[in-house]
Amino acid sequence: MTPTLYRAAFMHTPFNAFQNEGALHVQQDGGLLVNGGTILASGEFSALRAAHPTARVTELRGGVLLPGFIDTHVHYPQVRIIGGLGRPLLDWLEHVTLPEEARLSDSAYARAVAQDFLHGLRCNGTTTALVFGSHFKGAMDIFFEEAAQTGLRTVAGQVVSDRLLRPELHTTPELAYAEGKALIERWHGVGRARYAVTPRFSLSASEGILEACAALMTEFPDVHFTSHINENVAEVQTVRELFPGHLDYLDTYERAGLLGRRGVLAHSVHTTDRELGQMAAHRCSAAHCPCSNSALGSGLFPLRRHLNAGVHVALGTDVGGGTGFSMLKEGLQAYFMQQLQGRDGLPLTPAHLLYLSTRAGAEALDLHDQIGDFSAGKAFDAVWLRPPAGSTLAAILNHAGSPSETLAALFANGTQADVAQVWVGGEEVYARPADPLRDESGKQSPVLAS
Ligand SMILES: Nc1nc2[nH]cnc2c(=O)[nH]1
Ligand SMILES: [Zn+2]
Repeated sequence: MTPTLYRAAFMHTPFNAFQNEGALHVQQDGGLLVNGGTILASGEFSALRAAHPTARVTELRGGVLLPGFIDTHVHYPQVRIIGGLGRPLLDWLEHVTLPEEARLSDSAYARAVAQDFLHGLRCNGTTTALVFGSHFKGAMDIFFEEAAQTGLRTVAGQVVSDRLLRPELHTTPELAYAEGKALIERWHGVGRARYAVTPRFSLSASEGILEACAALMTEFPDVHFTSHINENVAEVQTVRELFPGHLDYLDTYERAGLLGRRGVLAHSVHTTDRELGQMAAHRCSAAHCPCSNSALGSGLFPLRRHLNAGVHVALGTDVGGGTGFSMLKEGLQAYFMQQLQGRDGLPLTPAHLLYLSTRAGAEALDLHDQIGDFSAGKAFDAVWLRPPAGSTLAAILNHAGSPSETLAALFANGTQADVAQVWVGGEEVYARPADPLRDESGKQSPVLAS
């Protein structure tokens, strides 16, 4: 196969930006030589062109090419309820979220929601996501089928709970184990899909169901684990009352044997020092969801405390508690929330924001040998940000004084409208329609049609 040489201004963070001052790598006139979906060489365009004169050149000049975004916490059944503002977590779950999640028992509805959800990811440049699934096994089979159609990388699992939600969302430890096993055997490692064992949160889980989750992880040791932790003070207090013999929230997962290198705990806003020490000891990650934490009034994420304790942190949109799929917006909100914490906050640079929204996610998912940056050997998962002519962002980028300023402007101003093209494993998974009032299939915007 003839390799393709992509010519673009590109930026990536092949190293941890919290540990390495030189983590941001920039090529103003860069080249990425790609064959069979894998980056063979990464560097200056002119040098790569000279070394590979027969490669087919794809011109991506104008705009900036970044590694595909990696969202480490996002809920598939919640795409249609984004924007339910004005309620704290438990109230929002009861009145907004769980009624919608119950609708996914209908297969046709679940398929339509899966399509909306996956479209939301790819048109925002997200190429890999750790997806909180549905409570219904049928809706998960549908999700994995639809994800395979789009070509996105997904790590996803059926959500399990057996108390305090609503009866139609409850399962039993036996059924949770049986359905989880069937889903893992059918989907884990098939194409770009992977499985994550997913108890919703300890508030809605008996010890029996956490044990069923642990049994799956013992039987299938390379699957992932994800759940929520320490998001909201009322939630934390309820978990304390439901698990009186446990030390704290983390202990409910820890004692069940659920924590490890492939564990991702979402939110972690009200986490104690003991919990941070144990999260680091188990090498699990925190998914920071700043838009959701702001929208639900959950609190200010203690980033500095996590990093000082040695806990790895990545970024999640938490759709639909969060406000959308854009990892640019999520990065900006992460920056804001550190700014608001004064001396306790960690001032985030543009390099930090790029790292958090790409490579840090790959590390959280233990996939950093395959994705997360543009080093040779990685898959070509990429997002080409090219603001429309006449947009404010185009004006800013035309006058940016340095790559760091360009990156800051992308996070401060970039939206879905700036995403021109997206690839996963070298395959195009999204191209911006020429007419912004029509989607890729030519269908007109419903606001105009009605
Ligand atoms: N943000 C958020 N927190 C949760 N805790 C338990 N379920 C959820 C959910 O759907 N969203
Ligand atoms: Zn969540």
